[in-house]
Formats: sequence, C-alpha cells, structure tokens
Amino acid sequence: MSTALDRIIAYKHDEVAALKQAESFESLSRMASEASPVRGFAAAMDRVAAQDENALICELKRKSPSAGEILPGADPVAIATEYESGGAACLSVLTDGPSFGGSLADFSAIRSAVSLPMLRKDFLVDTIQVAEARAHGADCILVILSAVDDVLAAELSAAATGFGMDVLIETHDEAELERALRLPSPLIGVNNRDLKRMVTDLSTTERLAPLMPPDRHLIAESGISTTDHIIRLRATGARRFLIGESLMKVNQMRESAVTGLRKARSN
Ligand SMILES: O=P(O)(O)OC[C@@H](O)[C@@H](O)c1c[nH]c2ccccc12
Repeated sequence: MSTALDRIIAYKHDEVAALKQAESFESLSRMASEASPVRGFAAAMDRVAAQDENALICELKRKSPSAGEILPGADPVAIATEYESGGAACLSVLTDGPSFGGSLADFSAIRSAVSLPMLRKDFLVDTIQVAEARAHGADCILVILSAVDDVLAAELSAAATGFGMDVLIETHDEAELERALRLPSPLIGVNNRDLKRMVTDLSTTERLAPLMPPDRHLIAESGISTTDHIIRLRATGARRFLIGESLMKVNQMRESAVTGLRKARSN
C-alpha cells in the first residue's frame, strides 16, 4: 500500500528533476557561497538548554496531510516575528508546496525579517536540494531516515556540513535511531508522528530517549501543544522541542504562548 510519504517522495523526485533542468549543483553552490552567513542552529539551542529552559524550534506550517488547513491566509513573516519575540531558539519553515503549502519564497522572506537560525523543512532526496537550501539562507537541513537510505543520508549530511550548515536527523523508532547514531550529526529528532500511518504519540520520545547517548541531543518533534506535554517530555531529559501546528493555531498572544512553553518546567 502506498502511504502519504511514498507519494511525497515520488513528487520530490519530479521536483528534483525540474530543478536540475534549471540549475546545476555547481551554480547553486556558487549562490550558496554568496548567501548570508550561516547562523548557528545547534548553538542557539545549546544556549537556551544551558539555562535549563526549553529550546523551541517553532515551525511555520500552513497545512499538512494529517491536519489539513492549519491557518489559511497566514502571514508567515508576522508569525515568525512573534515566535522570535516570544523567545524561540530557532525556526523551522516548511518549504514543500503540494502537501504543506510552503515555499522557498516564504523561507527567504522570513529569513530577511528575523535573526533566528532557520531549518529548511522539506523532504530531501538529492544533494542539489541541500545546495538550494543554503542558497536561500538555510542554517540547517532535515534528513528524514524513513525517507532515505543510509548512503543518501550520509551524502545529504556531508553536503550540508560542507556548506557549514547543521543537520537534524529525524528518527521514529529504534531501528532508525540506530541508523542515526552511525551518522556524525549531534542533532537527533524523534518524530512522535508516524509519517506512514499519520498517528502521533508522545510516548515515542519516552521510548527512545533512554537510548540516546550523552553526546547527542534529542529534539522531541510533533504533537506538542501544552506546557504539560513539555513537562512530560522534559522528564525524559529532552530540552529541545519542535512545535508547529499548535503554535500556528494560537490566534492571540502567540508570543506569550511561546514564552510559556520555553519556561515550562515542573516545580
Ligand atoms: O505540527 P506539530 O505536530 O507540532 O509537528 C511539527 C513538526 O514536528 C512536524 O511538522 C514534522 C516533523 N517531521 C516532519 C517531516 C516532514 C514534514 C513535517 C514534519
């Protein structure tokens, strides 16, 4: 049975083919070398976690296969600015169009309006997309292990590191975590959402956190909407969190919602 993820990966290969018609890795690498300097993505989270606060990667996401329309007509620059003043450590911007309503144009507009480090959130299946990410100013890329094999994961990581970017390796189960530990990046995401079945369960982080070696940083991803969720996940040792839908849907006082999640801890 083909899953939503299979369909996304299929059209990503079409997008890459079209990109290769228009640009080469070399031409995008030249643009990347002229892009604005990399902002340390991992370092920004480290600074927040060092204060024992919660390092939040706040995400800009217009719609998704699991949630449908999240905030039609959203002004991503205005929301990113609210995330920044609320105390987000970093931003994540979906650049996938068909399934998530995002674009690289959104990404560039946000990057010139805020000074936070930014993750290009997309389904990467070719190193040319890594060069494209840096050419648009990305500071970090996502490598989704359920979407790529080990060889491609290593190539994407090496390309990103070559451009000076950080790499977030996304896992969802024990087998993927084992694969992640064979890659050099210290940033390992645990996606609470199963991208194949589209179900979200915070116990995924609770199950995998004890398996994380001390030299790697766990980023708990997806399904986080309350300070209670943060407190529950902090109990696993997690200090880094990726939050999208629930913060997009806050329609008043988004800044204080971000601040509340950043400060959440049990007393
Ligand atoms: O909106 P949520 O449930 O807070 O989740 C954010 C983020 O973790 C989620 O968007 C995500 C995690 N991994 C992905 C991979 C592709 C697309 C999206 C994602």
